[in-house]
Amino acid sequence: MKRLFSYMKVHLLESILAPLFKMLEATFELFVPIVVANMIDRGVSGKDVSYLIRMSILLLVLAACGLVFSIIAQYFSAKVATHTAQMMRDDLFAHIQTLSWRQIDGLGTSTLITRMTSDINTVQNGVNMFLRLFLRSPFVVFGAMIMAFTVDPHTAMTFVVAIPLLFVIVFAILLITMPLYRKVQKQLDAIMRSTRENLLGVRVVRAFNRQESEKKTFDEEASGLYDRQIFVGKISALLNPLTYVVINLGIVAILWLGGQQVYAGALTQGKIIAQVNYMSQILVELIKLANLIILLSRAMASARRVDDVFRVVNGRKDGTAGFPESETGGASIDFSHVLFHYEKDAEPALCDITFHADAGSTLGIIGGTGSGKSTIVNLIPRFYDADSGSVSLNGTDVRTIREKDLRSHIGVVPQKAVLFHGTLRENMKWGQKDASDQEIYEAIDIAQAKEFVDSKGDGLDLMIEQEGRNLSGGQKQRLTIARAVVRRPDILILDDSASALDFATDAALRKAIRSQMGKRTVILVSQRVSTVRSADQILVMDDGKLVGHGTHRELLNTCREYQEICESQMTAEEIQADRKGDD
Ligand SMILES: Nc1ncnc2c1ncn2[C@@H]1O[C@H](COP(=O)(O)OP(=O)(O)OP(=O)(O)O)[C@@H](O)[C@H]1O
Repeated sequence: MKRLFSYMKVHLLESILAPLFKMLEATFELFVPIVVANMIDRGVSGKDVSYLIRMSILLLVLAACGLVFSIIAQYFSAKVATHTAQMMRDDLFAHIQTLSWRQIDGLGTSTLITRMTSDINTVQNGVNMFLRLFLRSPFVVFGAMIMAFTVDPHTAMTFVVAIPLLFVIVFAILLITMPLYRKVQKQLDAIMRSTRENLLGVRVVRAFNRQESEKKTFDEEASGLYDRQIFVGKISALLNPLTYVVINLGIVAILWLGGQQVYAGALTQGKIIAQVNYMSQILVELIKLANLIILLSRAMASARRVDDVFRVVNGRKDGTAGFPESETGGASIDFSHVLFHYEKDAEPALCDITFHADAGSTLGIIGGTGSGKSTIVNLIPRFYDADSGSVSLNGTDVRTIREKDLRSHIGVVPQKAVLFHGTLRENMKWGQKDASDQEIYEAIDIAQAKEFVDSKGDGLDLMIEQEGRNLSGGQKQRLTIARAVVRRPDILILDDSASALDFATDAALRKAIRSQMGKRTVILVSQRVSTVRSADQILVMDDGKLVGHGTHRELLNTCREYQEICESQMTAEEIQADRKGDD
């Protein structure tokens, strides 16, 4: 909440003026029943037409003033609310960028999107309505009661009984419905999560003919939400009949008490009408107040959800050293007894990993699915930190190197090819901000993407749609490789990023990297023997453990797991030939 108020403080003046103008509007409303009473008592009873006309004009003036003040108040409150939401969204976005991969894994992408969008919208609505109503509604309720006393203290006693009774009804219903509304909000979250998952995976859903079962699951979730909303709606709906009963009983009491006084000549008919009008104003405001409280409770829950993300702080210290560049180019990599868990109580994803790769060498990493290959490479640019042991580049622990420097010397091509909406040139410049067109073309050439880029005819102005929808899987992969190559990094990591390429293109890519990129350390993560076989050193991973390392030939003769992988992908003759070394 503190954070919310600190945003609102930026518009302190507007935050004060909005409720004050709303109160001014209410003040004008409070005079209306008195004017109407006078119109009845003097204008109608005395048949004074000119008085009636003057009072009608006065009513119009009161309405116009009320309208002007209301518009001003709404302008201020909308300004504070929208700017508060904008600042909160900007800060939250910036904050999420600072979180570690582990923290983002823990929070989950769906919930971060919900918090950035629907939760902040709810906060915006809450701030808007709070500024407009938090002073106005109580002011009208108590103002109407005071005005009723000035009109006639005797009949006004009805208000003393009715108002507390109305408050009890409104707050009892709120007390019951507020926790239910919170549950509704949570259920809405779940529906949003499954909607997002389904829409993103719509092709997979169809490919596996899961439409019917997905529809059924969605139906169940949606009807659960429907039932809960209907239930809470029914309880909320009790608010109107109950408050109307109290108000109508109050009006009956006013008419009964007032009627006797009218007979006795102590009260006028106009004054009775004024009391009835005040009672109606109170009713309307109490209902507005109840709705405001519901909205505020939702807004507060949303603000807390946003705050929960702000409270996740990346305590990881950034290093202070620059990148330890080697004179020869590339960087040596050392893992020393590295242990790593994704979650505290889970099995380690990496267990006592120790190896050395020379600067400028090619390192292959092979192993079954889930064996820890990607995890190893993710520790090099510090996407994750080792729980124990160390990762060093050119002899310097990565934790001591400034993250920005570290990452600007490493080119990562992730397993999943991700491109962004924009031109090809813009996407390539993610690798190197100031890359020239020629440098970009060279990278595209190394990544074996030149042919298809040329065939599209737009050169570097080729428009790439959101997530690269207008490209094939293989084309996207080649462009993500080109994006990493543009940077001319010291370490180039290809994490299974040639999986959608045919064998010939995969081989041409590796050859081009070797011949055109100078001395760099290249890491090739793959499940294909053909991709890693010519590497200077191959690491064989099995269930988080390093079960073998050496060249293709050494491993064929020494590592059982590597032999099994080779046997599943090569003929016995090929294996035999490779063992002997006649490539
Ligand atoms: N973000 C994550 N949170 C929790 N566990 C994870 C996460 N990423 C990977 N794991 C687990 O860590 C282990 C190693 O995963 P990793 O991605 O390194 O395997 P891999 O060898 O690269 O597999 P593949 O070839 O299928 O990509 C697996 O058991 C996996 O389930």
